[in-house]
Amino acid sequence: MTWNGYICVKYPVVIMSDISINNLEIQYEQNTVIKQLSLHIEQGCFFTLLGPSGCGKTTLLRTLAGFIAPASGEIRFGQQDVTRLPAHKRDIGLVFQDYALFPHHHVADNVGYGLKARGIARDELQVRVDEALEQVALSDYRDRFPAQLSGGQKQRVALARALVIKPRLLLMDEPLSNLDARLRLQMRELICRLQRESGITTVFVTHDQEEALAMSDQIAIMQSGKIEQIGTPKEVYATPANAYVADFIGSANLLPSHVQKTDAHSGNNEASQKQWVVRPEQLILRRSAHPDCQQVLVRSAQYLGHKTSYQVEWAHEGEVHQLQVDSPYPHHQIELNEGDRAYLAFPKRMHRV
Ligand SMILES: Nc1ncnc2c1ncn2[C@@H]1O[C@H](COP(=O)(O)OP(=O)(O)OP(=O)(O)O)[C@@H](O)[C@H]1O
Repeated sequence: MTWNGYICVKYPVVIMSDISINNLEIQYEQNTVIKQLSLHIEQGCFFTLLGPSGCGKTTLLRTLAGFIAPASGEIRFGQQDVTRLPAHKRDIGLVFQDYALFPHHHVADNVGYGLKARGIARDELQVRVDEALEQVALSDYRDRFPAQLSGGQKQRVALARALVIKPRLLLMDEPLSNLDARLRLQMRELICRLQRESGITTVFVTHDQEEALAMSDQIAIMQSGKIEQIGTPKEVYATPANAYVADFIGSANLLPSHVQKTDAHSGNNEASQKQWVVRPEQLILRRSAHPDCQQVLVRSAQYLGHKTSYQVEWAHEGEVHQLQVDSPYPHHQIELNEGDRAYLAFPKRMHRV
């Protein structure tokens, strides 16, 4: 193989893309499931679509892939309008929840499939498949059939198959859902590392908020075919745009903003219909009374190892509020029990939605 050829194999030209979606509307027969959706995904971004079952994540992903034609609107990869471009011309890598490997092909053939379809010469194909298998630590499994692999190994093959073609866009639909908890963590790290190293713009679908927070550069939180907020993991967690986002990302206590005590703590006395968002870990429980604390009744205590999660009841100005309070290890050693009186400290600053 020539020096030029080698360089070509090792560093094939990858056309990177940002993605623009403008006023996209997607229907199944008469039913509109994506409504006037617009968003922009920066080149190289790990972008996650997060939302409950049925909100339209997969529909949007499949439309980006070219499997569903939108009723109206526009999709651009970089400068190129791909709205009506067939799937096989979009230059995308796909990873699905159920792996979608060819059962009668060896691992190496599965990984090399996309390269073969693109007419890549045998020598180059071999080198790139070897490289991809090495990246996912499956070099020793190249001659096995998918049925001879574990779930995690199958998903690594699927990942290698998607990345080996150096796509300009990587689309992943709940790729970790079939894996057990420990394997999920390992795969999260692998996917994030390979995505960072390759710099391929990635759209990742999940309904798992922890996965979204851990892996993403940007998260779009969806509800009923619409986007409620787009932001970094910190932005959507610390400053949710509305009560839906606050409740969907992590756990949230939502208090009506007329609660004066919390107003005083936030230094904001403005009256409105809005709500305070207080995360369970922002609240502190004490055994003894303190001027800045509110007396509460412990309704339940769940020991979870790394924290204890309490449900407490706060009676305030004729209203009773139920709050979740998480005390991280080792604070849970205060060991409050159901029926105990305790004293609750609110954070100095609270976010309002
Ligand atoms: N082929 C189809 N024909 C008709 N309706 C469909 C079809 N596929 C999905 N839908 C509907 O479109 C809506 C969005 O579905 P979609 O699969 O995109 O949601 P999702 O957010 O990916 O859900 P999940 O997390 O359960 O996969 C749902 O109401 C669903 O019932």
